[in-house]
Amino acid sequence: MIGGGSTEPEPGKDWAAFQYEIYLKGMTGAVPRLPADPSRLAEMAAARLGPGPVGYVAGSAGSGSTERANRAALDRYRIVPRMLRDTSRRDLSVELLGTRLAAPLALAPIGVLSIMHPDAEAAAARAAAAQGVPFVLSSASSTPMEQVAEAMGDGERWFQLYWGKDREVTKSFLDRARSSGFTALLVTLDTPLLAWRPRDLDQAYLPFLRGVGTANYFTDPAFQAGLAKPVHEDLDAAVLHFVRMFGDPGKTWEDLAFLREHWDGPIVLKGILHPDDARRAEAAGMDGVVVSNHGGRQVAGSIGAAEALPGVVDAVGDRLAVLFDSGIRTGDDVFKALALGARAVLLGRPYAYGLGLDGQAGVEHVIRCVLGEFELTMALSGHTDAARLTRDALA
Ligand SMILES: Cc1cc2nc3c(=O)[nH]c(=O)nc-3n(C[C@H](O)[C@H](O)[C@H](O)COP(=O)(O)O)c2cc1C
Ligand SMILES: O=C(O)C(=O)c1ccccc1
Repeated sequence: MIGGGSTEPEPGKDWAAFQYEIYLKGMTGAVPRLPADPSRLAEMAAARLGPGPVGYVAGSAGSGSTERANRAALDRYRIVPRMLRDTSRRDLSVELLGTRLAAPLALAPIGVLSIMHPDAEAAAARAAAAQGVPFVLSSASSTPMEQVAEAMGDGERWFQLYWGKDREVTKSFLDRARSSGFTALLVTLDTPLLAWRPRDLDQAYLPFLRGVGTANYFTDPAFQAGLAKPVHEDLDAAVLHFVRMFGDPGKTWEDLAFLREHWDGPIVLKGILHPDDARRAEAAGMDGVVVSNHGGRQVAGSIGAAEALPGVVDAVGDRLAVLFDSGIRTGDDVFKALALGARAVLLGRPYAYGLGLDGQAGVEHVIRCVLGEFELTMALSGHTDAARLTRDALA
């Protein structure tokens, strides 16, 4: 492959070869269906998809200050490229939560994906499996977890838990997730309540009030047990029950013992921004944390996620898996997060746009763009091993 490294088998996949695939296809007149630039991808999604769905995905909390802080925090760090270090062989794989990942990336849990594309989570999950990256399925998916698992074959899958008020529903979700082959549990702590989101308020647009994103709940025996009538006989009552039990602002650190007791695989707390909270996660027997502010969708005026990353890594990074999301758009963003000590990153909105514009193929395109650029960023700045990036690589 031209510029893609040696002709001997590479350790892992040759992500960087994607650029030449695009150029070579172009020689036969084929123009890529989707842009490689994440801003253009977002613009194209905004132009093609309806205002409600686009506002929901693109929007964030308050005036958008946290979303801007996420970008500013990543932009503030700069890569200092080093030369003549033999980068002909690159290894993007990382060890994480007891498995080896082909690349330091997973698809973030995004609920209600059917507002983007009718094939929704199944298409996104298939894309992840095809590219060899884990898919994190949201509790609030539009497709029941069993169906998504089936669509993925043996692709690596993690389950994101919205930890609601009903213990029986939580236990049932954990049982179902385990039997469907989900190996790790990500527990999202930053969304016990839905935040103030002006863009959705101004359109009065909230997908789950229309019964979108409730599939795991509506198919759940423990959830159904709390209803007077079957879901299909009284949809409004089912939605109301969902809204009432979905979040629980009353939870405290002590409650984690319940999850530890009912899930024997790795548990990762998503939404950690303070080093002391990371230490508490460790004390509670957790296996990892995701440094994240939910893509700026929860607390407006919050610290940019990348500002919080070094402190959390210093606190627990040698004992817990530290993952990162919020603002990752490009390969150099992935590089910076890893150099700051994250073991891997979660990709959010960009894959939702890829899905909305071109289904499974669109998601695969987005994954390949980010990882292609990441591999080139590593090589061009003098690094060969994704697992060994350190802060020295940054100014
Ligand atoms: C439309 C949308 C829905 C989301 N739904 C969930 C969810 O169900 N569970 C969850 O833990 N995080 C959810 N998130 C947050 C993402 O997992 C992730 O933290 C965030 O998108 C990362 O920021 P980024 O989009 O700027 O990359 C959602 C984000 C978006 C944009
Ligand atoms: O919109 C979100 O950010 C989110 O996390 C969510 C919450 C409930 C249902 C679907 C998505």
